[in-house]
Amino acid sequence: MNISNETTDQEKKIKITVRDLDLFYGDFQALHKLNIDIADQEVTALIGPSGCGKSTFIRTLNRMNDVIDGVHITGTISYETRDIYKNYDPIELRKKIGMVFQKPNPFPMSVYDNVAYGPRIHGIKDKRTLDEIVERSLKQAAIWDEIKDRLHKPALGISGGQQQRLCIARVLAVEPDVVLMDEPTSALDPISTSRIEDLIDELKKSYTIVIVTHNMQQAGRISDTTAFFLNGVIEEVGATEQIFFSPTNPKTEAYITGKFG
Ligand SMILES: Nc1ncnc2c1ncn2[C@@H]1O[C@H](COP(=O)(O)OP(=O)(O)OP(=O)(O)O)[C@@H](O)[C@H]1O
Repeated sequence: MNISNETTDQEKKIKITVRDLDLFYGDFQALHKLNIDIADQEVTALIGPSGCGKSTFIRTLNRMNDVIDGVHITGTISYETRDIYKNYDPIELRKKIGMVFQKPNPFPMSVYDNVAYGPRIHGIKDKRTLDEIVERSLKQAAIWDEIKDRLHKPALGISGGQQQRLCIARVLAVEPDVVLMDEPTSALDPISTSRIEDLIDELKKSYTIVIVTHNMQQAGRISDTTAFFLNGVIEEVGATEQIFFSPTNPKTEAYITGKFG
């Protein structure tokens, strides 16, 4: 659990502001009037039982739901004061707000080409620049030492835990500001999980991180702020320590103490 003595809530720099967010899949309303401030250089964990809207919500933060037919959103999400649904090109937004998924999903190409993919799309062609980006990103994702002699081997040939760190490197290669992670360790063994948790702790020095996790111990270990979701509603959001040890909402307490979920 990360307890910062250095800043109070009032002093936190807010990176993303969500106000009265509703999301509908066709006629079905999956998110109800969500309000949350996501602080810079913190880890915000989204917890709650299956089907409560965590993945739907995290996908709204970089407009990943745009590609799903019939999705309709009202309310606002502002990233550094710009409304991301009115005032942002989705491609530009996803460069700033990257996403790591539950299952590692490297492209069927070499380790090097996976990391260079995004920078190349954004127009970087110079080999030396790409080499530098690949090395820096793999170092930041704490996988360089393991993989530096296999850069030109297929990414699908490395272990699942390495693939997930490679996917994190692929996101970091385009120099995002915010990293969204949707259950990034749920397909991994405990050692790989622990490496990713250490990595998240390191990354939050430079990035804002939002993570969906089913694992409450994980939320407790790595996050600064926790939001508890239930039936598409944020029932409670606050400092992780407060949510886990002195929740104000009886529903949060029931969930945290394992009475349902
Ligand atoms: N593409 C979709 N079309 C219609 N309904 C959807 C779609 N995706 C999710 N839902 C519904 O929206 C609600 C929230 O789902 P979501 O996947 O966001 O929950 P979750 O908290 O992430 O669940 P889990 O922890 O099981 O991944 C559920 O009722 C789900 O069935």
